[in-house]
Amino acid sequence: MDRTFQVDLRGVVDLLSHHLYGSPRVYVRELMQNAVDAITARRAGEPDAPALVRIFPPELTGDGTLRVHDTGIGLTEAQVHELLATIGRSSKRDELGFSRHEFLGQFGIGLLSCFLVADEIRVVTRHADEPTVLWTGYADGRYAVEVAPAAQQRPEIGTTVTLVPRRDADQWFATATVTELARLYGSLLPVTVRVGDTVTTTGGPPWPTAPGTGVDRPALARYARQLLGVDPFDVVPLSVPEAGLTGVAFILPTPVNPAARAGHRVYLKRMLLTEHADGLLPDWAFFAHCVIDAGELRPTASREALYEDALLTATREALGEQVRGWLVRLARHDPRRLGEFLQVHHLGVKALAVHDDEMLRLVDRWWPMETNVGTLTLAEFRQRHGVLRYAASLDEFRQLAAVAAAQDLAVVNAGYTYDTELIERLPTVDRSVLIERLEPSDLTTRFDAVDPAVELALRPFLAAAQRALERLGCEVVVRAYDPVSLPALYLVSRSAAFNDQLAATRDAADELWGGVLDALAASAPPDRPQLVLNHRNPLVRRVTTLDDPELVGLAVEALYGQALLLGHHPIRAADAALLNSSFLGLLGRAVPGRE
Ligand SMILES: Nc1ncnc2c1ncn2[C@@H]1O[C@H](COP(=O)(O)OP(=O)(O)OP(=O)(O)O)[C@@H](O)[C@H]1O
Repeated sequence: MDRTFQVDLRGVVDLLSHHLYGSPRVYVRELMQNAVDAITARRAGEPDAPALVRIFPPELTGDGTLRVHDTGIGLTEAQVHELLATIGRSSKRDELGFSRHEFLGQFGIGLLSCFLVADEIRVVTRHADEPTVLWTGYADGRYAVEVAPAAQQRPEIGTTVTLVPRRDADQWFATATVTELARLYGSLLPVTVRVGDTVTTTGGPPWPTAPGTGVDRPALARYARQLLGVDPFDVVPLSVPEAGLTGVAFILPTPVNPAARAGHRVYLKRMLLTEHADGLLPDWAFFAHCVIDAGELRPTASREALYEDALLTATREALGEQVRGWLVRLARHDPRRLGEFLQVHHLGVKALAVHDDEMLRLVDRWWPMETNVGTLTLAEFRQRHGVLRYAASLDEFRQLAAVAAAQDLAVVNAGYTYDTELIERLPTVDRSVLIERLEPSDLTTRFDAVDPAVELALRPFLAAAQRALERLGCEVVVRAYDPVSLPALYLVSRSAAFNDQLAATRDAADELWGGVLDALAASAPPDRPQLVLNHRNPLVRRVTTLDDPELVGLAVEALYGQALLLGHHPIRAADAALLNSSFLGLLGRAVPGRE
């Protein structure tokens, strides 16, 4: 024998309140939704029927209950038995069980949400010329149906739902709360909703909802200010007909963290679904905040998020294209504005460009980079200088920018966050891009050697200078280069920097590791940092002609110290001691007199 499932309503209500709905406040939404659906159903056959929902919280009814009146289609006695008494039964599905897209409801559980805040629900309903039917449901699962006696017949078609609040749920029934919730969920509904005398609907979305309608930018800017508290950088109208979607993307005027998405405001058939929808736009569009209304996207059963299906995926792509289109138009028609946009969002755009080719192209073409030949985009730099030569750290750039420029060597400062990664990724999206990391020691190959006769004459000086710096592991060379004002450059190739680090680690390591590191050091090329003295600099020339070996030593040490400081190189203990002794030595020489 077939049997029918028994349902324990208390268990179901507990399930709804603790696991489905985020808050009991959704009861206001579900009541408005049923009222609007009933009006929609009535107006399908009776287009001029009144369309009004009136809500009276306990402070206005005066009898402790909340009442919602609608001018909708109402229910017959048979429908009351079938629809109100069966969990999961809905009049809003077609014969095949699919939700009918003119209605907001679809699951047949919405009314149950009222039990989150009420012990008892009463429905008084009249369909067409049928008698008025009274239905009363209790949170423990009992219900009663009766045809109203003659004295209680409803004069008008429609339904009144009455909630008897649970004792601990009073806060959800305060007039101010109900008004606020009616506004929050239902302000865009196509049917007028009133809480007492206060109209909570605004007559529809402030963005264009029909093709060809103009965008009222000032109105949208006002709307954004209300919503986000700021004037948007720009407003992008959105439309995806397949999803019955219209809306607007506000381009945010201040930087946002792409990883911490605030979410979008989504309405389904003009009823608020959520203020925090995730995944409506592709990740790269983090700088846009959307407000949309969609007729065809599906909610999850809690009606607090979008259901992830093929239509949502296609919608996300279409919306992404529209935001991308805005960026492209901006680049084409208003590069100055695009520049302003990037000034605000460059960190986020760059963070995404590390993975997203489209964003990388945007940065390449539009983001102004610091170079030693002025501010240029990477694309402009390549056009003018061919190879994209870059310094990978701020210190390296500062150290070498002026000297490189004097050698006609253009260099990009890729020392800021993400810049090196982005430059190194460029050849993967465009094979024609050539990149080259500037190796400090490459510069010496560009410096002129001094005249052989001068070189010969410099030998004794060089020997003395080398003696002064030998213990610091530095090699002294003399070259002629610009700028003339620069007396000396301290250049460390990357392998020399590696050797330095190795030596420091070797000193701190124990026997076993020491041996391993020694072997590594032996395999590394004997590459030493160089102090490159500039023979074009008048002071250096004078130093090279000094006869006094002690003064030569002091001068070379001072030039070494100054070059270290200028290039922002790390100062080791030995360097600090040397800086100190050379300074005091020179001072001693400079200040005449006896003790
Ligand atoms: N105010 C109303 N006027 C007319 N019929 C109503 C009213 N409220 C509820 N009903 C009927 O009761 C049924 C069940 O309502 P309920 O809110 O539980 O589910 P639903 O609206 O169909 O779907 P959902 O769970 O998605 O809200 C509805 O399908 C509708 O036929």
